[in-house]
Amino acid sequence: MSVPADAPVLTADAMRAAEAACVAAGTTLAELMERAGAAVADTAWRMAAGAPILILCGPGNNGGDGYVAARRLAERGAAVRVAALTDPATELARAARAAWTGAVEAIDAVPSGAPLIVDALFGVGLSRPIADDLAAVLRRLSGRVLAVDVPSGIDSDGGADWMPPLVADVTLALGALKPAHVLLPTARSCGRVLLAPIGISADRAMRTLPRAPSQVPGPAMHKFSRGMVLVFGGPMRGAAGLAAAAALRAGAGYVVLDGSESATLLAIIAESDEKFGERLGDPRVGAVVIGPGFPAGEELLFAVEAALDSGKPLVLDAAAIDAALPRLSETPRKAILTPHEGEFARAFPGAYGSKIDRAKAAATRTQAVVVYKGADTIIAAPDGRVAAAWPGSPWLATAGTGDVLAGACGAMLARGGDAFDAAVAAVGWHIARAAHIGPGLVADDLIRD
Ligand SMILES: NC(=O)C1=CN([C@@H]2O[C@H](COP(=O)(O)OP(=O)(O)OC[C@H]3O[C@@H](n4cnc5c(N)ncnc54)[C@H](OP(=O)(O)O)[C@@H]3O)[C@@H](O)[C@H]2O)[C@@H](O)CC1
Ligand SMILES: Nc1ncnc2c1ncn2[C@@H]1O[C@H](COP(=O)(O)OP(=O)(O)O)[C@@H](O)[C@H]1O
Ligand SMILES: [K+]
Repeated sequence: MSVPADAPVLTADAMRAAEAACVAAGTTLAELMERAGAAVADTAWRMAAGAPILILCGPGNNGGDGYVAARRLAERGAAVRVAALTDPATELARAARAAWTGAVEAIDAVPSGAPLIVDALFGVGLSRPIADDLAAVLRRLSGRVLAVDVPSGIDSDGGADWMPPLVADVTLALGALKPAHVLLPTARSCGRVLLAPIGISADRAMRTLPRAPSQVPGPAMHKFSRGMVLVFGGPMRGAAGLAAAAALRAGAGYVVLDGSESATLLAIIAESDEKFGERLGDPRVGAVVIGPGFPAGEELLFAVEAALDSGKPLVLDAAAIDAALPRLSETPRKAILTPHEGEFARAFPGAYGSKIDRAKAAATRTQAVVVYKGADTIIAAPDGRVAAAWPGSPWLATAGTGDVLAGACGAMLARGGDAFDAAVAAVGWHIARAAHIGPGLVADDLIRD
């Protein structure tokens, strides 16, 4: 499973707006469908490698893309069969079907599938789960599957968790990716997601994670200009130690960990708790990390209050998120919150919609960047920017990796740039490091050489 890096992600409404803008600029809808169908034909041609192709067409424009692809594949000499659910319901799809000169079979009459099945039944226009009898017919088909735009049967906005009867090996997203390609549970049914741009100019406020750039320090850099991070740990020392070491590994030049024991690297400056207040006033400190290994209680509340009062850029994890919530939006500040599913539900009860909608609402409410963790991590900024990190690295599903991410966020934030860009860079660093280590990863490996 994979998605293209740094690719736009659009909801169905945003897709329609982009399509309308494209039409207003002079491209016809028929031309857009022709480009979409041509891209589907190219991908199907490569996947089939000469084997027969069965194209399943639905009533809307997703089906229209299927008819265009059928015509283009037949022109190239491919062995193509077309099966339709019903007659086309849109003018564009009717025209596309009229231009297909071959036979059109009924879907329930197609016996058992084909080496390559092109699923052009429903795209972003699906308004309800598909009927059980159609789902049963589709589940009986066998063959590799190329889904056009989205696997048919899923809510492309990712709000509903309807699962598609045909799981795709490859999904060719048209114009932009859709939320369902990057959110669980639907992302697991999309296989490898490819993007066919088709000439639509997509708003890039929501996008997949960019490739993590390598950050080579310039000659003028020194330990403080690379970023100084203060990690405030509670009673569970290992977690704060992981965060502090991760901050160094992620590029911070100087890391101070309060408490003298359990510094995981000799390069970490371990200091006594009493110096914490003094350190908060140190102008060189570019970010403060609180939460790893720090359960809720008086001590945490005190530390969070002091950190908020300092006006420093903050990374808040776990119980520190709840402790800071009442005051977060009170004054403008740079802050990154890193809740996992349980912490998010506790901090933002009643949030609704897709994981993207919920992350955006939390970012607006707190005026902070929210890194809503999981295999389908979403990063949302208060100004509406969103980055989707699917599929990440499954080896991160182990204790302590969240502490490492908090430390990495601290390092990126301490450089002084934008908090959203810092969070995106930290998540990218975390995943790239995990992917490099792979099977058997434990959190400690992420902070080792
Ligand atoms: N945007 C772009 O720039 C471009 C978009 N393009 C393509 O257009 C696609 C979107 O097309 P679309 O809007 O026509 O909707 P689509 O997904 O084909 O389905 C709607 C039809 O299905 C029906 N229907 C719905 N739910 C149903 C159900 N459960 N069970 C049964 N029927 C159901 C619904 O009817 P109704 O809800 O009225 O019953 C309607 O007839 C998009 O994904 C991409 O492939 C490209 O061609 C070029 C550029
Ligand atoms: N199945 C998974 N696939 C990819 N990443 C995952 C998966 N499960 C967890 N992660 C990532 O691993 C980290 C776990 O963080 P968290 O749950 O806070 O762990 P801890 O509190 O033990 O440090 C997060 O960055 C999360 O996005
Ligand atoms: K489809």
